[in-house]
Amino acid sequence: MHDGSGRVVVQNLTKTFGQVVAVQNLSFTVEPGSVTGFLGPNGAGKTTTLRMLLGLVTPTAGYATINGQPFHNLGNPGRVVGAVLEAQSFHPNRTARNHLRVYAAAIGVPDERVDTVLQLVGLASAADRGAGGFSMGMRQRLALATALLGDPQVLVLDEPANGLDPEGIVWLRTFMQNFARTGRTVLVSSHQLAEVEQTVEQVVILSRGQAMYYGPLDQLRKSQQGRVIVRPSDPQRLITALQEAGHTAIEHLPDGMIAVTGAEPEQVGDLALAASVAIYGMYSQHADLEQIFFQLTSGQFAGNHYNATQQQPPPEWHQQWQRPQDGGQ
Ligand SMILES: Nc1ncnc2c1ncn2[C@@H]1O[C@H](COP(=O)(O)OP(=O)(O)OP(=O)(O)O)[C@@H](O)[C@H]1O
Repeated sequence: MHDGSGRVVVQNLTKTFGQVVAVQNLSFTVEPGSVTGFLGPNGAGKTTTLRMLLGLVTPTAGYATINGQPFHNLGNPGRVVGAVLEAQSFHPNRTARNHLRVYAAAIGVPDERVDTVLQLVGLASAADRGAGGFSMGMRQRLALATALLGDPQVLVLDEPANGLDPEGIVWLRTFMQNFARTGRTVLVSSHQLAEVEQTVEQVVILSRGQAMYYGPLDQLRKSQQGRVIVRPSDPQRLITALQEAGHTAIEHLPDGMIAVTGAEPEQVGDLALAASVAIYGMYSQHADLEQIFFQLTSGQFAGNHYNATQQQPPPEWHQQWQRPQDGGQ
C-alpha cells in the first residue's frame, strides 16, 4: 500500500529515446499543500517526465513515485492521482456526462460524482452536449473533470492552460490554489513562467532534460541581487569610498559609469555626498523573473545547476544586465 502522503518523488530519472536524451538524471520532490510549477521550454522533457510518473513511459534509469510507490503499485490509481495530459481525446458523439460516467464506473466511483465534477469545472450547462463539439478550452475542462472523478490527492496537469481564455486561466489558477490549500498536491507544467507565476510556490525549471533550478519561486526572485548604476563626477574617488564602506562588487561601465552590485541607491548617494563626489545620474536595476527563466533555459548556462540551497546564483547571471537606452534617468 502507498503511504498516503501525497508526496511526489522523482529520483535520478533518465529517459533516452535512441540518441535523444529526453530526461537526464532528474531529481525533485513535490510536497503536498502547494502548487509546484514544472517549467521548461518546448522539448525540455516535461511531458516525458510526467508520463514516467504516471506509468505511461518506462524510465531508462531512476524512478518516480507517488505516495511512496511507483504508479503501477498504487492499487486504484484513479483515487490517488488525477492527470490531465496533452492532446486528450474524447469520443465525439458521447456527451460530457456520459464520458464521465464511463470513467466513473471504471474507477468505481458513484454516478453522483459526475455531476459534482461537472459543477467543479464549470461544465454543468454543457453536460449533455457531445464532446465532439466542444471548444479546446471546454475539452481541457472536461479532461480536468475526468481527472477529478476519483477525488484524488495528487493532481498532475500538463500545460492545462492551453486553449483556455483569460477567464478560464484565472479560474484554473484559483482552482489549483484551492485544491492545494486542502493539503493536496498539484504539479503543473508550463513552458511559460508568466502563466503560472501567480499560482505556484515551488518550481522545477528544466532545460534539456536537466533541472536548472528547484526550490521556492520567491527564493529564485530574491537570489537575483539588484545593482545601482551611477555616473559620478569622479569615478575613482567614489569607488574608493564604496570599497572603504565594504562594497566590493563594482564594475566599470562605458561613459564613466560604474555598477555597484548589492547596493541601494541611497547608500551610493550618501557615500558620494560624504566623499564630495557629484552624481550626474543614477538608477537601480533588477532582473525580472522572466529574464532569469530565459537565462536558465536558453541553453546558455547548460551545466550550471542552481538550487535553493545555494546562496548565490552562478556568477554568469550578473553579466546579463541590460542598460536602459539613455544610460540613466
Ligand atoms: N516517443 C518519443 N520518441 C522519440 N523522442 C521523443 C519521444 N517523446 C519525446 N521525445 C523527445 O524527447 C524530448 C523531450 O520531449 P518532451 O515532450 O518530454 O518535452 P516537453 O518539455 O514536454 O516539450 P513541450 O513543451 O513541447 O511539450 C524532445 O526532444 C522529444 O522530441
